[in-house]
Amino acid sequence: MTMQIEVKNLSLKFGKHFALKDISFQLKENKIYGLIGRNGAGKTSLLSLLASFREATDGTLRINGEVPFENAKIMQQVNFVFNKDYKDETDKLSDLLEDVRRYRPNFDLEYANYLIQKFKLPKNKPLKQLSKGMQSAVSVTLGLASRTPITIFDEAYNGMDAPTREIFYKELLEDQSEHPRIMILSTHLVSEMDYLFDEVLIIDKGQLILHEDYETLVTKGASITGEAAAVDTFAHSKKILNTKQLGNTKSVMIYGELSDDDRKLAKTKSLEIGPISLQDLFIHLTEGED
Ligand SMILES: Nc1ncnc2c1ncn2[C@@H]1O[C@H](COP(=O)(O)OP(=O)(O)OP(=O)(O)O)[C@@H](O)[C@H]1O
Repeated sequence: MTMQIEVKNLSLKFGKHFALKDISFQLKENKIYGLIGRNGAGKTSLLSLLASFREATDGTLRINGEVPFENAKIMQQVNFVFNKDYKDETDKLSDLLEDVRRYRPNFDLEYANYLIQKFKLPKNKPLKQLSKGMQSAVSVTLGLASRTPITIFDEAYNGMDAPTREIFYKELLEDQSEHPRIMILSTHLVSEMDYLFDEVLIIDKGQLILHEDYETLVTKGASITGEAAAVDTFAHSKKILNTKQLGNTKSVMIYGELSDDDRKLAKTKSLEIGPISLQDLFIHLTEGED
């Protein structure tokens, strides 16, 4: 089943402060969506609206055409996975598996057990005795094995060490190819996770500043390096994200389509055009003064 998320002019206020302002986008395909933004940008606020943990102050949110808030049918199709703290939880993972099995209709116990083995998780220890990284692995195991049509991971992998995160990324990609769904991953680990994303949404100070296919996005960014005056001439009508200069050599990061004429001009002026990463784009698109 492919779910559809439609967000129109969505705002969320805490008192007088806009955590989200006038956000609009649509997610209509079973893809992996990366949601990135700086601290306090509004990622968790947005995801908690999608998961019906909160109600928007303004605007509309529809999932398969329906308002999800307090809508049991829709809420069952959405799984919000976060870095849950099990510090008071005396139940064991084996108990939790039974609970989740009851309320997640697509839950695959065999697959959950496979992940438990991969993450080397103890099933018969009280959850509160598990390390932070192991607790994160419990959350993502349940998130993946629930196979919910809309699965949201809000920094759920934060406590995991690098090798454990690698296992998660690999299993996520494999499971997504076999059981495609809408996956939304919010993260600060941009350079580590960018290869997972089909589409990227960047929010900055509560506003959606970019929603783009990942491949398109990284091909729109480029670094231009060469003799300073030639670089200036080339870049003067472009959106410049960052500038570096050493002696008479200058390098600028730009964002926007490069035409054939641009490429010809770069060649005649001996300018080097290089790629830039999503992390670079993210840093420079969101670095304006606060
Ligand atoms: N319960 C709350 N009450 C008041 N303000 C809140 C509340 N939750 C979030 N905010 C504010 O809303 C804004 C967005 O917060 P949010 O948690 O959505 O950001 P985030 O992008 O998830 O940040 P981080 O990357 O640091 O987790 C921030 O200014 C934050 O202080």
